[in-house]
Amino acid sequence: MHWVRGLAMMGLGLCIYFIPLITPDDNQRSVYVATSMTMFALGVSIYVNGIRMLRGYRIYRYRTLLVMTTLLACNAVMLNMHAADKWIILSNLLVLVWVFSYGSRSLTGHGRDFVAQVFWLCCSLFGGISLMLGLFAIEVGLSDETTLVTFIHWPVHAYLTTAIMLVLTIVTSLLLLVMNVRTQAGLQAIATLDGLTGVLNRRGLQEAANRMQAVSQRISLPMGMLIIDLDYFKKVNDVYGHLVGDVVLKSCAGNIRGALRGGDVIGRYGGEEFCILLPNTGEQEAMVLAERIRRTIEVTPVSIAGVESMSDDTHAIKCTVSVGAVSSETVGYALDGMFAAADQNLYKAKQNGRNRVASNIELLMTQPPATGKPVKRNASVIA
Ligand SMILES: Nc1nc2c(ncn2[C@@H]2O[C@H](COP(=O)(O)OP(=O)(O)OP(=O)(O)O)[C@@H](O)[C@H]2O)c(=O)[nH]1
Repeated sequence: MHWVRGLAMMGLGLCIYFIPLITPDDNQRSVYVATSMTMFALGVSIYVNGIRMLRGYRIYRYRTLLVMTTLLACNAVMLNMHAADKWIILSNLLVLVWVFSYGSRSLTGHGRDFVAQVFWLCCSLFGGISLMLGLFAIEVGLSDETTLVTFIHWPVHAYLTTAIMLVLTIVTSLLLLVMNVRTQAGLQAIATLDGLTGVLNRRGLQEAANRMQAVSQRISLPMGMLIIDLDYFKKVNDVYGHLVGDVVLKSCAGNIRGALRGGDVIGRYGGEEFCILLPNTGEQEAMVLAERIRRTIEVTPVSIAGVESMSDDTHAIKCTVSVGAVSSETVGYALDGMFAAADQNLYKAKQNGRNRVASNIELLMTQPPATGKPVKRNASVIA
């Protein structure tokens, strides 16, 4: 935890800064001030590097080394030469301006997300401090006084620095909290969402099904389930390629999602199969919803105009789906039984010609082909 070490180092520097206030020995003041500022600069460098580490940026090792060498060499020479206190303060302030300004520049976040905004806050803070220090350095440089006796604002400086450290601590903690929450959410999403379509993956679906089943059974409400399978999807892949196949899958997932009600859950059950969980839904209602989805997919050709590798005269692909519907009313609440029954009904819909819905209570024939024969090929090109 570099940022904590950095803050601790700044705190130590601050304590040393306070010593001349309580010591009667005026001669040692310049030594305390030089030491305090050196430690403060080191603290800021470590803090900045700590934040950079958290953000996954490269660490500034050599810059930190350069800052420290400059400060130490500068202070050693001046203290040895018994230079006027004013010049010791001036040189230290200038190095602090440098440290704070490079800190502000290096903390700049990429992008416009919340974490980046917090980084911008840090940057503004550091920028403000370096401006304040710069003005103070000019004041010290222009003053006629040569000793630290006139350095009467010490308590004010000390309180100001304490306030700065507090703000830095709060900002960093906030940042860590946000990053932690985001990491957790990101990991959860990776574990339960399907990368291609954005709907739940098999694991997420199983978890959602377990929850819905438990609640439905406890309050004795029916639970419905649909398994939707794209018809002749292999042909889409064979004719247009997997890239187009992926676009079709994504688009169909979006269309199905659009046809659902609030509270319904969609997940990818297999390659080109989706499963829908329907709370408080009996089999008749599940059939109505399944028919709505079937119709939506049928009348919404998937646009592939922008897909690379497609010729300009191919604009869209028509798709159809077969749906197996089931509800706890007919097969009970056991999830394995529901999945198996929905699968069986899907098989029934496929056997009966595809592009249709089947359930345990009836087989809903939708738009049988004019010839009466099963649909052979559903992936057609609209030029
Ligand atoms: N592009 C793409 N294809 C996939 C993906 N997952 C599975 N598939 C393909 O989906 C096809 C499924 O083919 P089949 O199981 O024969 O089913 P079908 O051609 O749709 O035929 P029916 O279901 O009987 O109507 C296979 O060619 C798989 O390679 C995927 O993520 N992307």
